Amino acid sequence: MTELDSLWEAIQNSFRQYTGKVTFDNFIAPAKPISLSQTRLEIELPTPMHRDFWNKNLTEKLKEYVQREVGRSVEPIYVLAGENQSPTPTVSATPAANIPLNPYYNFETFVVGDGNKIAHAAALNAAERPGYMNPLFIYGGVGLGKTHLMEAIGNYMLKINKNARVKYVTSEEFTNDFINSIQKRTTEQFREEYRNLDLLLIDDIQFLADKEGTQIEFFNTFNTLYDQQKQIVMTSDRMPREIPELQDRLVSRFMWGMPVEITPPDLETRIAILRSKVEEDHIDIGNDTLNYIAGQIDTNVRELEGALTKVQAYADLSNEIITPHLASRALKDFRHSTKRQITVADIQKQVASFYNITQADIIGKKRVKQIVMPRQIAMYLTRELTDFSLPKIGKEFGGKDHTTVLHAIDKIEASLKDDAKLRQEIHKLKDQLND
Ligand SMILES: Nc1ncnc2c1ncn2[C@@H]1O[C@H](COP(=O)(O)OP(=O)(O)OP(=O)(O)O)[C@@H](O)[C@H]1O
Repeated sequence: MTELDSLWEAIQNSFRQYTGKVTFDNFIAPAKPISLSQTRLEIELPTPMHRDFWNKNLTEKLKEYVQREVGRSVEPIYVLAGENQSPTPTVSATPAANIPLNPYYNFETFVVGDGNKIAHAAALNAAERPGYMNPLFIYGGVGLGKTHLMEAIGNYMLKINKNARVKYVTSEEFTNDFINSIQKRTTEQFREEYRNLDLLLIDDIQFLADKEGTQIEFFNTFNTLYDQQKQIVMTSDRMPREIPELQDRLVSRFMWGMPVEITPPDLETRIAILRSKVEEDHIDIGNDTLNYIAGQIDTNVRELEGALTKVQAYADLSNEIITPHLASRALKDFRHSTKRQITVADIQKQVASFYNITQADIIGKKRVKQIVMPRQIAMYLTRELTDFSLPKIGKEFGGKDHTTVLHAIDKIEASLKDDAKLRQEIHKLKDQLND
């Protein structure tokens, strides 16, 4: 039995216990494992609906099971039956580079609307004229299409030239690759691999935040590629200067090109995204139902797609026709269970705008009263609304010590007892964040 076979058997056993029989028989049993690399597990699914269902409902558990079985974090890639024969373009010759791009993440499947049109235009420009606007830095909230656009650039480039050296990694994978190369004394190979690319795509660059050694290595990689006019694309959940503990020279380099923001889609764009999905997957759902779903989920495209899948699965399992009424039943629990997780960046931004200061002020070191109080409120809310430890909160607030965080929380808690205005403000902030 290969490593992949035994891993798959263990995963299936775990899912058997986790899900009901109907879900297992309909969604899990038909899945087939294709390959396992250091960072990705490729799985073949029979229909787009299965892919959606896995994407939205099973991915987190799957990652958890894989981590438990093989002791490392692996990203699942879902391919449809028949697609895996003409795989996703793989890139440079060295093994660690063989991380496939998701073939679905291309410009054709990306719906352009008000919140993403500048990012889309910039991405298309980077694909058509690599190196011209360098680097491209795409930032914005969770599930808004940053990875989709970034990989679309890679897929576009590989379509024009299948020999293009394209590499996609998350900043965590970059860090791991770098650490492994130090351990195995293969830094030369690591450098050769990363510095001889036509396109480097780095996802979630904010996770370089406190990794000093990796930042130095990335700085050198960046410079080499930049000097050769090779395109670099990064995504992040926030602007470069708002990433705590990112060296100034990196912040300034990340600003050289054009940082572009993606904001949540408006109603029309959400409807268009749903329409394009159902057309692609040949699903029969009326516009009234799509309008209803788009009206319910308004901040995150991943959740929007998840809602659509949930409605389809609900109709399938109950053997009913899809109507707005059925959608409302199917989404009843879903709205609560998938409520967007609040991030530290959300809290910092919300508090900053509430008190008319900037997010940089919140994570900075200025000790003026107008800033200190909001900073303490933001720390307090982070403790309340996330499960971050005190040291982790400190890190997210510009590398402060955990005792500073504790002091801030104590201070706000004490003030709340007899300051009605503060109580009201915090109540309002919580409402806005939970909205
Ligand atoms: N404008 C769009 N048109 C079509 N699909 C979209 C659009 N925006 C997002 N999506 C889809 O939404 C899902 C989430 O997108 P993606 O993973 O790119 O988000 P992200 O911003 O990188 O999120 P995260 O911050 O969690 O990494 C994907 O399935 C993607 O295809």
